[in-house]
Amino acid sequence: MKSEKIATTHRSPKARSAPRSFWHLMYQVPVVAGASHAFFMLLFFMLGAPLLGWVNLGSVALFGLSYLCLRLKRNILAVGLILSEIVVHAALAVRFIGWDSGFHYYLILVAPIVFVSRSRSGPKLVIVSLMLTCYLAMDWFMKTHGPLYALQEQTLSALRYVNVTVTFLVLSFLSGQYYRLVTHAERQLRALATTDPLTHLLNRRSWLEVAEYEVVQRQRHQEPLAVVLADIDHFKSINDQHGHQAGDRLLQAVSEVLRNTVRQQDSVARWGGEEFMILMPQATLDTARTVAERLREKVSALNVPIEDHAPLSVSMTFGVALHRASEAIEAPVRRADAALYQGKAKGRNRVAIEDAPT
Ligand SMILES: Nc1nc2c(ncn2[C@@H]2O[C@H](COP(=O)(O)OP(=O)(O)OP(=O)(O)O)[C@@H](O)[C@H]2O)c(=O)[nH]1
Repeated sequence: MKSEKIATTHRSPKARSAPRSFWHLMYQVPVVAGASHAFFMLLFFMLGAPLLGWVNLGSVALFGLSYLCLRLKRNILAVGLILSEIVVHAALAVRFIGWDSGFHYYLILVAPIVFVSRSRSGPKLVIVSLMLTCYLAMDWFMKTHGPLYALQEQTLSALRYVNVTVTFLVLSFLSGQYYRLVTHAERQLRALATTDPLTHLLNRRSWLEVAEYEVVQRQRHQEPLAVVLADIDHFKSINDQHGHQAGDRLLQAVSEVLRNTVRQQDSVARWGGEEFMILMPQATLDTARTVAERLREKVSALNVPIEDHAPLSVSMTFGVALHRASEAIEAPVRRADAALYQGKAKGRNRVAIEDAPT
């Protein structure tokens, strides 16, 4: 339901926290990998293979170093360290205890990490091809050379299961984080495309989309639909006297009043500079007039603090119109605009209703 999705955006729902960029995602690689190697270090010391324990201690140190590089924004160095660790560790582990230990699976993890990064596709292809070459070379080498340490078959199987499990877990974790990164960026883009950046209200285009949808719905259910166009009075002189920043602050304060006073199903948009449009599904002309009157009072009661001056007050003029059967949304918008014009002409700070149909 396109319009329902858009309609909720002006209430700016809280987004779940998400990694803000690829490099935030990258911070997690040395943490997860370092923790896995710490686990293996303990395991090998306990299994009586201290050499492999030391190898893993070296890995923990390398991942610690790469984390530090990431924090210091030495990103290329960090990635170089991470890739070297993966290759050297896999090669040493496979050479020491054999192909069946499953340590070569970690080379496969490089492909998603490299391809998610923002670097050019040339270097990505080179790195992944190198990893594939290392993988195949290790496989070929171990077919003709036995492991340096012969572990018991049961221990070897247990290690392989652990390695396969860790590989799956790391892949799932990275994919999940990447998914969150992309959906977070998508949400931000959608918000940018549908809302006004200053007030976070809907923009004109997305209000029209919602309104067109509501026209169809209300006609189908034969329910009323009102539109209210509101304009801040003498806004130009506020800008001229107190500056654009004070004007912006005022626009935000007025937007907050509008947003917080209408019902959940109503849609408020910033229509233009100091003009706002409200769509009120299931509202008759009388209801819309009452709501507009309430909005007018609340806006008049505003005291907006600004720098080096007493708080600012403003008033607003409102034009109200009702959608009539089989007309496009532009028609009541035009009548609300005409009513607003009349309200301004009659002295502002009032709610003006469209002319009755002839
Ligand atoms: N601060 C600020 N001012 C804006 C923005 N958009 C438009 N304006 C200003 O809004 C003012 C609108 O002025 P007018 O159209 O003359 O309207 P008004 O002064 O409110 O007069 P009436 O509507 O007749 O009461 C102009 O000075 C615009 O520069 C904005 O985003 N921020």
